[in-house]
Amino acid sequence: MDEPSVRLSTGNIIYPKTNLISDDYEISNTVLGLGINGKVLQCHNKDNGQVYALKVLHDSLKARREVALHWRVSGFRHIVSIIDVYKNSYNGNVCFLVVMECMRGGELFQRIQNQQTGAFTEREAAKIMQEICSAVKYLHDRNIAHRDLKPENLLYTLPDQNGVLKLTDFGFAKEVNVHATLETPCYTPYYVAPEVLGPEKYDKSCDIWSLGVIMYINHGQAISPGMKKRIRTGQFDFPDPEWSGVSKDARDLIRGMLCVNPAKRLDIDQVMCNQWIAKYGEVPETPLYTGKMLKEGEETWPEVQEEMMRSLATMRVDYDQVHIKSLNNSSNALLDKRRKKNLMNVLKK
Ligand SMILES: Nc1ncnc2c1ncn2[C@@H]1O[C@H](COP(=O)(O)OP(=O)(O)OP(=O)(O)O)[C@@H](O)[C@H]1O
Repeated sequence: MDEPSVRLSTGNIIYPKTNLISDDYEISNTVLGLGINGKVLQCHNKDNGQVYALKVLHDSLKARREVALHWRVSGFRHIVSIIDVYKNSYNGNVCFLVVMECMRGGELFQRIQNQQTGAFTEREAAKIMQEICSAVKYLHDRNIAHRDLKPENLLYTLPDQNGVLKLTDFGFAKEVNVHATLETPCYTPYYVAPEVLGPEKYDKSCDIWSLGVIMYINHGQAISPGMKKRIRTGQFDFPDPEWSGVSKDARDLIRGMLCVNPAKRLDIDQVMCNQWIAKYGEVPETPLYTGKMLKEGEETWPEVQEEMMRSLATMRVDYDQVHIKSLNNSSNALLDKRRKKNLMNVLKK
């Protein structure tokens, strides 16, 4: 074990292993997935022969944050588990090698598209949403916003009915409690504008928007050409025939999650209390158009993914700017001092 090299502001410390990963794992050429940060490869544990997934990250503040936050939440049922973290150098370049459980069941929508037995129903959609929402609640309760919640980051452990849906990719996750002191009533001058919620709420509201889009797609809304525009403009409607049989509860929930104003958007506790989520087992078994829509929209699916990625990136920037603006607007000496201290903490992260 090394000196702690990954530290969270809350005091969590991660001790990556520093021996060579190849001492313990056989790394194969099988690529499980491609992302912006590189490949996710398959690997085998040399002791027990088990298959795992390996993500390689070049050392940076961002990479450290990703590893530390993912590690902290990795025990939860609906979050991909980290098994081991190594810190190895290759030609002088320090890398973090993150060994995760291997998600053999593939991505959420791929699975719905491939579903052979009967149509995908509203009750199944509700169960899936409950699982994803429980992962988000777990994060938000720990003051972590994921900020990159999209269908490609929702994977199943196994391809069969025993597969468990889990959230992964903490590349944009952010610990938001460092700003908490700014939000207490004594410092309300920071947040005089009613629409300014506090940065941590903005960051979390970005995840709720994602949940809304995923739920909307989950219900079989035709992907193209309208979906891209809807994502861009926030104008989600519920046209026939896809929505004619869908319950009002589902539609109301989607409206609450996709509310354009983040201050009015539902928070995760309100979502979890919603009867459609809390009592997902009682949701009507109305057949949905999802499988058909995903098959027909296969060619345009990459465009929808890209649009969602772009919107999330815009939201992350917007919310950071709201934070900076709200800080700049205040002119109290005591607040100035606190502001500097808090910004230092942010920069340290
Ligand atoms: N534990 C895993 N088991 C199997 N496949 C995985 C696993 N983790 C990731 N993948 C695959 O690799 C892809 C990329 O992984 P990940 O999203 O973590 O990387 P990234 O570089 O951060 O990607 P992004 O471009 O989405 O930011 C995933 O979409 C998925 O298909």
